[in-house]
Amino acid sequence: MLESTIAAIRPLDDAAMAAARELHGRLTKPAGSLGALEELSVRLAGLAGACPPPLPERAAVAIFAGDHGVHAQGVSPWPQEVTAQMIANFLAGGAVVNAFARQAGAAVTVVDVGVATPIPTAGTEPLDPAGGASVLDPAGSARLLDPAVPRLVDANVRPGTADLTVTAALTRDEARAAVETGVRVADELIDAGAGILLTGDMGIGNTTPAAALIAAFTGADPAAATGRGTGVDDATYQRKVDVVRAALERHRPDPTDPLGVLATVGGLEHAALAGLILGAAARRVPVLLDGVIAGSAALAAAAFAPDAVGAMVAGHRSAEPGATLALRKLALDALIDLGLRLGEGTGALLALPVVTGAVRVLHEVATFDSAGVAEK
Ligand SMILES: O=C(O)c1ccc[n+]([C@@H]2O[C@H](COP(=O)([O-])O)[C@@H](O)[C@H]2O)c1
Ligand SMILES: Cc1cc2nc[nH]c2cc1C
Repeated sequence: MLESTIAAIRPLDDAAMAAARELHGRLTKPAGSLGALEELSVRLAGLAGACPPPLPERAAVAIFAGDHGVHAQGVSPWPQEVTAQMIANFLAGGAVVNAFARQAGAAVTVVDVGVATPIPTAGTEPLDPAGGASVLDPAGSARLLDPAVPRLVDANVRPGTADLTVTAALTRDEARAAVETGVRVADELIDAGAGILLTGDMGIGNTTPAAALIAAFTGADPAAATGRGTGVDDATYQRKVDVVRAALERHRPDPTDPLGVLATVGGLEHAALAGLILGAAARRVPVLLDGVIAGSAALAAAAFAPDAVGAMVAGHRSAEPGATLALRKLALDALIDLGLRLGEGTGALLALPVVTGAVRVLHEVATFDSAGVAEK
């Protein structure tokens, strides 16, 4: 299934991009005056294979949640239980992601791919194991995209990764299962009508494997790729750098083998996010990236399928230094840069109106000809 998804990912459509550039030249504004929005709209035309591309309506943020064996090394000041407790908060609508999703009109899907402690809630829904049409709600998949009702999908591969300083975080089969879960979530949300997917993550300790993945895929030194996550003190930060360096020395991950990199130094939510990105790219639907965890997953997705980058839009530039390294390697410019470092999909949600605006211009703005405006 992973292989067929990768095989379906194709380059951007040149003719649609040329049409979008030509249309931009006729719209009632000085050429280039919409800055980065112009090239973004051109890329989205290339992704859709149409000019104008569809408006990115019915947005859906997928928050993949997992825990991390490396937490035992003291890389985060927060207890592991916060992962499960924050999921309950997401489902109750009380987290920052919920506030921003309500503002953006986006649906929230929380996917447990590897939480280690019990989630203080009931009513999880199984993901269709066959990967076919959605079985979550045969009566009406529109419910999947209801912004008012966050939902939880139970796709737990294992209760947290192993400690990557001691052994591989995951087996290859576990990494593959998580990636394929991400592909299935993308398919399900797109089948339900989502016009754009947004990445979200929740996992105490997950900035450590994110840094290791970014170092593995970019070749950056662990000290350059590692950040302070939720806000660790100097001693914890130094320990994180040492942990990332030790993991890379132990496993020597091969960046041309993304499944091996995800298995040895990654995490379940990182792997699932890579799958979500691949799934969106295969369906030619844009995927708006959040922070450093999404950046590390995007590097894995690009290693699986270089053309997947065509579907990626960098929502924001996280304060984590690894996020900047990842975006540089992917040659993506972030739409907003506000020093955010929360995760959950919050930065991607704030960037959503920028993406919609970029496309709306191609739909609604008059041409010099039609509006009777003189050209220079
Ligand atoms: O999105 C980001 O760039 C980001 C940066 C720092 C922290 N986070 C979030 O904080 C958690 C991980 O932080 P830590 O310090 O426990 O590794 C996890 O739940 C992430 O969603 C997220
Ligand atoms: C409270 C809290 C909320 C979060 N949201 C994403 N990561 C988080 C980490 C913590 C600690």
